Amino acid sequence: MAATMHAFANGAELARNLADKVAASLSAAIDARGAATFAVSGGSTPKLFFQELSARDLDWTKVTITLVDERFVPADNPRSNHLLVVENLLQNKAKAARFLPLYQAAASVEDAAKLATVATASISNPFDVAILGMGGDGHTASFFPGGSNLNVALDATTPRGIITMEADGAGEPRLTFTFSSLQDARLLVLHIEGESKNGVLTKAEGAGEEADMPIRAILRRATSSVEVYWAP
Ligand SMILES: O=C1O[C@H](COP(=O)(O)O)[C@@H](O)[C@H](O)[C@H]1O
Repeated sequence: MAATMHAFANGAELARNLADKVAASLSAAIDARGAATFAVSGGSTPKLFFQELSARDLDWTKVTITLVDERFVPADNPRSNHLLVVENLLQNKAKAARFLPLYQAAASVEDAAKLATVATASISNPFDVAILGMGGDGHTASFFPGGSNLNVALDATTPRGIITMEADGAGEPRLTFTFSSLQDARLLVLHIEGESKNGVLTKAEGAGEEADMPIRAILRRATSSVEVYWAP
């Protein structure tokens, strides 16, 4: 489905508008089904949006939050997406939400992926809201160019759940929801900031292999429309 661009003057304006949209979608899910599920990205981009959303008035006790991807590092590691969520989203009113981490203290990242798949099985079919980010290399979630499990991750027939990923650009081994888990979120957002990320998006929207810029899988094959939130 085609992507729709929502452009804002700056990051603060984007954070306010995206928080409005997500809060309304989570509230609508609670009204319709009694609960809401919400998958968020890590990295540097979502911080202000998380802070803004955490103060929104909705029944957070009925919201389950998880991550679209995570590094295989414990929750207190400064590089963990878990820590970013705890410090910025699970604050204020959103403290009442339930958080399901992807990291598991298992002997291997493969064991952690199996445990995380079981732990999140009931919430991703589909997610009410999924917020994706994008790296300068065109990765999204932990779908990295050259990733060890990239073909499996992007294959639409791979079941919903979490798999492992290792790649040169990824640092630690990763845990990531598969394409099939994310592509049909009722609200599917790509949140990017900066002129250079806009340039990466333009390139990704052009011709080329998905494996070179894995965000293309979402842009080309997601069954939900992709709402792009961007600010310079
Ligand atoms: O590795 C990651 O990076 C992407 C993008 O992060 P950013 O710092 O450029 O905003 C993020 O979406 C993903 O969740 C994270 O694990």
